[in-house]
Amino acid sequence: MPHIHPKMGRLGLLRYISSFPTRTSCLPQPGFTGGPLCSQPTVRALSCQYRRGLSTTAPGELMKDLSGPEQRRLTALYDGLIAGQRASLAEAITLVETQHPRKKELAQVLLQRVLAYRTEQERLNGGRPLAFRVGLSGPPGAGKSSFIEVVGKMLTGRGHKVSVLAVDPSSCTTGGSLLGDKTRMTELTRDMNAFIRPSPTSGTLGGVTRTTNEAIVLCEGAGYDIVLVETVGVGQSEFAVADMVDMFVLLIPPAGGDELQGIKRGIIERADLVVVTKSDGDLVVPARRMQTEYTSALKLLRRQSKSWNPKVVRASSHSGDGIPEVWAKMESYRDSMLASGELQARRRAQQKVWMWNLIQENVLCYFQNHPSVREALPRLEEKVNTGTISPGLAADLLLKYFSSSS
Ligand SMILES: Nc1nc2c(ncn2[C@@H]2O[C@H](COP(=O)(O)OP(=O)(O)OP(=O)(O)O)[C@@H](O)[C@H]2O)c(=O)[nH]1
Repeated sequence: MPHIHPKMGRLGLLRYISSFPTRTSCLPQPGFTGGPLCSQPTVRALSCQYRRGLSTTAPGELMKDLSGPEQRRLTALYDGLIAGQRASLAEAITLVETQHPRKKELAQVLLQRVLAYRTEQERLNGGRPLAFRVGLSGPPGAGKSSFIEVVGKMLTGRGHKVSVLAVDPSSCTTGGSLLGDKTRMTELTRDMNAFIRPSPTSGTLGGVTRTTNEAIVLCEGAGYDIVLVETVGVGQSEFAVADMVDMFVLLIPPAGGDELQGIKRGIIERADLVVVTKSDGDLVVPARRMQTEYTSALKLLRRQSKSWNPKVVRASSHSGDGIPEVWAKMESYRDSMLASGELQARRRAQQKVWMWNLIQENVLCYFQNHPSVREALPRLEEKVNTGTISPGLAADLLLKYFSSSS
């Protein structure tokens, strides 16, 4: 799906909106007032803050719009989160995942405070990010959870705090789960220096990626210096995850054939590191072959970074072979990218993508819920269905109704 270009004019934006398919999650909900993410007071406070040129370290402005109990609740949540309490972090993530309009606003105020805190911490850290965000993807059964469990345990053993967030595309459409149930990573779940959060079980992929982006901020605020974002190699979720992390790692099992099984070419291009999993016992030979194949495949791809060449490594979560070496490669990636400034630049670019994705989602909802659009939509959809008018004309008409009465 194309992205909105920041320089696109209003008409261009409206035309662009019309290219979207209708999403059921955006259909008018009872009591919907057309409001976007934040209520007017919150938006006002945020835009006031912006106009006055205040830095985000002054989120007190936003708190003033809240009732006394809301302020107390948010303060307790913020204090608990900053103190690294897992229960507060879990509650804060639940808050950002909510569909409840008022709670959504509270979540934005909390996020603003946590962002301000994190920005200050980063300033004290010489402008270097406090946490390392790693995305991990691979086909079902590639060995992702076994790998995360082993790497996670190794890292907590070295004094790191590790959080694991999941983006599960299947949970968006079916409520089911490709990433398996909560029994995955049993040891890491019990580790006090680890925090594991399964994917929300409802919402669109856009919604899930938004909340995952926000959950990353919350995890970092709670002192987790390594954030692992896991997804399964299905649909667009891998690309979404690649857009929210510092490093993107592809896990592939040693396949029997010569084909690069079930792996999208586009996603190989995004990989900073490919790990051939299960490299033990009888699987060592096919794992070596996969390593050679992928190394050749990567050589043909355009380089994404000036300071890093994607690598292919082998590891076994069962025997532990190669696990410390994989982590060493990840650290060396982070160090090179930090030293060249590319990591920071990537984060800045991601912030923009995130913002435009949010705008995309909210503008589309706003459009679809606009009274004139709602009134005309069934009739025009029917005419498009029967071929009476072209989709282009229907879109133009809807945009005209929208713009003439908004
Ligand atoms: N031989 C071997 N088997 C492994 C290794 N890692 C995982 N497996 C096996 O591969 C299967 C899938 O492992 P998981 O870690 O659940 O894989 P996953 O990618 O998280 O799977 P999904 O949750 O389905 O996405 C299990 O039967 C594991 O025991 C390994 O290092 N060596």
